[in-house]
Amino acid sequence: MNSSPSLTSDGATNTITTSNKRSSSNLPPLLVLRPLSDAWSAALSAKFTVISPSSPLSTSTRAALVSAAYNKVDPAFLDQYPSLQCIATTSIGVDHIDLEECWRRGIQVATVGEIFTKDVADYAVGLLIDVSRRITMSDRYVQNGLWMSQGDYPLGSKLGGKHVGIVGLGSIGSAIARRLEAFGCKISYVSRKPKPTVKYKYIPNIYDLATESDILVVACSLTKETHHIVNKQVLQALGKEGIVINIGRGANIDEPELVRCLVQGEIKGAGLDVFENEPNIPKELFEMGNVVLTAHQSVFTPEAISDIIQVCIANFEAFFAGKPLLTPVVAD
Ligand SMILES: O=C(O)[C@H](O)CO
Repeated sequence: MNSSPSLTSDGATNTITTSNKRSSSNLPPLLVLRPLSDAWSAALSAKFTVISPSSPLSTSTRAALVSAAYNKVDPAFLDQYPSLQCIATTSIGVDHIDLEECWRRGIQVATVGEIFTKDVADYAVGLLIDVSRRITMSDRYVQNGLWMSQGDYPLGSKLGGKHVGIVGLGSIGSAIARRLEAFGCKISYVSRKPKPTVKYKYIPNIYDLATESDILVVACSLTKETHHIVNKQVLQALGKEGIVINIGRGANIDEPELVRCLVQGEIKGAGLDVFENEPNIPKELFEMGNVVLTAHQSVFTPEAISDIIQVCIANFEAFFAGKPLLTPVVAD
């Protein structure tokens, strides 16, 4: 390598290596789209022949791919690698992968499974407490020396007793619900179907959910159906005292509408870890005292990165051994 690495959020690096060494071993071929951190590199190259996009991928041997949420896997991409038969993404979201096209080509796809669930749920609750109790804003106030000159900072709102509407009660949404229940919140949810095993109130329509909620937490995946699921009407139904938290995907919310509602006081606040056009963020959000913004990092901790490596390797080993993937994406 010839330059110093900068870590990406999932622990790979942005460093461009100049020594794309091709192993001469018979280890199975694994296409990796970007240079790897030492931890990734050591773990993968012990078991696979790691191939960078600049090296040719044999068309006669079946190969696998490590992908990340920002690698678009569409027909044009797949056309370049006809021997690809397995993709493991370092994310739980799969909106970057054209699944129908993968299945049409017989390509298996795996995610990281549930390894992020608890961390994301913790983070969503953290954002919610931060926005409703105004912790970050109060911190800025104190750090800017305003307490002495301008007096006490305006009060935030209590979390206990609030109605929280969860958009998407999958494993992450359920983990958020359990945590918020412990804070004394009343939980309702919207999802494609009611979950027979949960005690939370199912509301089939997101407008009704927003109308009944003080806080909406977006925890669904991004699909055609959930694109802009939180739109102008939903935000208006949530109302002037409402707070939105998003740890799903930016495009689950109509972002220009969200910004407009925040600017015009049509909702009270927002805690956002994801945005429609990352890392570009509407500049109006920077000037607001009622938002907390973070850099799509709810899933990533050093502990989780080590788990990602392990689950990716386990999936590839299963694939090359002809066994079922451990954390496959299955068709609905
Ligand atoms: O989908 C995920 O796992 C996270 O959002 C990181 O991309």
